[in-house]
Amino acid sequence: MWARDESIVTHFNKYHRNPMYLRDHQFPPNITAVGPDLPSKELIDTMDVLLFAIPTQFLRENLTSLHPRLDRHKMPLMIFVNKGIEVGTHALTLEIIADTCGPEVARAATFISGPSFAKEIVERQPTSVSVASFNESEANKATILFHQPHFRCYTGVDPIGIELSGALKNVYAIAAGMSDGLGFENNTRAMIITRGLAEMTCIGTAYGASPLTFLGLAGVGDLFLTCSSSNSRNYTVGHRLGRGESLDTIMKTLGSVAEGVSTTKGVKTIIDELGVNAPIANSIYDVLYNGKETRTAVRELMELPPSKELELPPTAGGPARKLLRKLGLDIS
Ligand SMILES: NC(=O)c1ccc[n+]([C@@H]2O[C@H](COP(=O)([O-])OP(=O)(O)OC[C@H]3O[C@@H](n4cnc5c(N)ncnc54)[C@H](O)[C@@H]3O)[C@@H](O)[C@H]2O)c1
Ligand SMILES: O=P(O)(O)OC[C@H](O)CO
Repeated sequence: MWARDESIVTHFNKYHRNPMYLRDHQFPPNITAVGPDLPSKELIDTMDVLLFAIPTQFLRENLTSLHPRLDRHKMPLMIFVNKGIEVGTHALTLEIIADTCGPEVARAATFISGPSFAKEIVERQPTSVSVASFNESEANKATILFHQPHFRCYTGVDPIGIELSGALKNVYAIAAGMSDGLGFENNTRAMIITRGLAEMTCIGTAYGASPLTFLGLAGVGDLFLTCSSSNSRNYTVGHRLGRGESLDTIMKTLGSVAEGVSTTKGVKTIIDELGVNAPIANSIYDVLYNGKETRTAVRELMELPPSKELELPPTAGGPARKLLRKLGLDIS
């Protein structure tokens, strides 16, 4: 385990506990911490698998530093568990990997996503996730590595859809938390989850992902989890906004990453570029970045004219095609 703080490295190697996160968990003695510098090329050469749990906004800088230390002829299996969209570029992780490490590495990159609070995983509570890569054999390797009696891995075939699912659900978790924070109850939360799923599916379809992916663990599974639990950081941000706290105060005191806050910016750009109707995501953007009052956002959403329940946009898939081209996978 790489840690950027030397005191965590020392503490972890002595006690096999992380003093910052999951403090009560005793890690197995065969896990060693290294840091604060990035692991050396020599150390990386000995690794079969690299698992990246770096928040999306910091991934590019870390992969840029790491790339020269990777041996092209002996690439480890690279697994990514972050759930977000990069601010400024609105890039998915696949694109960040392609930009920093090259298309070959991105094609083999494997993504794990799904309803999986870290605390419950380390307690070995029954959990399931999706595992997806453009390179099926890499996804199968990751599945074999992680699949255990308390942790089921289902192999997905749509890494773009899996990535979008993980990023988008965080925006709707903010909406659900906000609704609960405002004092609304079960009907409203169910509405947000269901209409959120409809929006996610429309955005994903217009992007070029498979609509079916959003019905999987990474989609509705994680959406349901994070929209209905105060253990979710994204839900908590929304809840505190609904209770009247400012975003600034919340971000200064949260003590942990809520990917949805930054990801909402990328989602807004994607929605606007694709012309997708996603009123909940637009409202969350306005609450976070345009100073819209939470109650006003709810009233405006409820006063929208009636519309068809589900109307998928055409699957033009421009962004996905552009990404596939970048990865050297566009065979059309
Ligand atoms: N916690 C969960 O239950 C969970 C589950 C699945 C996926 N994820 C995803 O994993 C990613 C990380 O989330 P988390 O729960 O570990 O967040 P966290 O807030 O608990 O921890 C953030 C981690 O990122 C590190 N970090 C901060 N700035 C960094 C930088 N510039 N370079 C490298 N590392 C940096 C911090 O040291 C810390 O270890 C997110 O994308 C999240 O959505 C989290
Ligand atoms: O705490 P959150 O909102 O980042 O959610 C964590 C994971 O994404 C749950 O699957």
